[in-house]
Amino acid sequence: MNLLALRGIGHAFFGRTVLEGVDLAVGPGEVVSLLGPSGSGKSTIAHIAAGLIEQKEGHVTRSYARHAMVFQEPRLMYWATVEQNIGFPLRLVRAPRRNRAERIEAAAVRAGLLPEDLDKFPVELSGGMRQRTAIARALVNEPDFIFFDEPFTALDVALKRRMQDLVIDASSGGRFGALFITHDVMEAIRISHRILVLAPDGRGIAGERRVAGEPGMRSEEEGFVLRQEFLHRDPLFAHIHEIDERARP
Ligand SMILES: Nc1ncnc2c1ncn2[C@@H]1O[C@H](COP(=O)(O)OP(=O)(O)OP(=O)(O)O)[C@@H](O)[C@H]1O
Repeated sequence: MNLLALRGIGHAFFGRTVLEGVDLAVGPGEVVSLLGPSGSGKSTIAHIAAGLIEQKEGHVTRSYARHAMVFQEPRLMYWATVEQNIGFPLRLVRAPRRNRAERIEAAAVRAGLLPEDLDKFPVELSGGMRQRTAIARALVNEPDFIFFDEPFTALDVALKRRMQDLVIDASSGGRFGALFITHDVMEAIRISHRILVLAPDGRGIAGERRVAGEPGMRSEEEGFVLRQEFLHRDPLFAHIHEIDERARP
């Protein structure tokens, strides 16, 4: 059974159609990337799938127990410490107080934070540490599904790779299913089991490619070769341009 299934999703903003006939499914422990050019409707799909906005057409079936979201901006509470930010989902679900600190620390460690970072405020953190905090907050309640909406687009290349490795480690062993929105082909290849390519105008999923092997177990060379093949020889990727104009100075 799928953890998440979208059937015939259509949406419009102010009468302008942005999505039509979008079908996709994510199985347990599966990381699926959704690739598409800027403005093709990727974030709208993630928001509909997560229940943040209601679609105009189609059905969403969620069979997971708990989901979390990681956005491009970390969206931290600036008045609260790292510990309080990470622990926020536990407060929301009124998790038992006795082991909250332990769970927060475990999530922080999984996200590559140090125990001494827990008392800091977001203003004292680098961009990478803020995104680590957002990832720890997503992991703290042991979700079985995570939506990632271009979480690393704004980060520099080296940091982006470290963050991708974090997600690969955290998801290993099928700990959660995920829908990972990106416009970066290499990121999709590194992180996911399957890549869905959205049609340029959001009119459905143009096609999909399965990435052989497990994320984290593929060599750099395999990833590079696959990227070249996708971008230069595979017609499915003809409308994918990896440059995000928002990231340009
Ligand atoms: N709240 C909104 N109100 C009106 N139009 C919107 C709204 N959100 C998105 N849109 C429009 O819907 C279309 C799809 O936007 P969306 O953000 O889903 O695309 P995207 O593929 O995620 O783009 P990007 O990669 O640039 O984030 C765009 O034309 C956008 O301008």
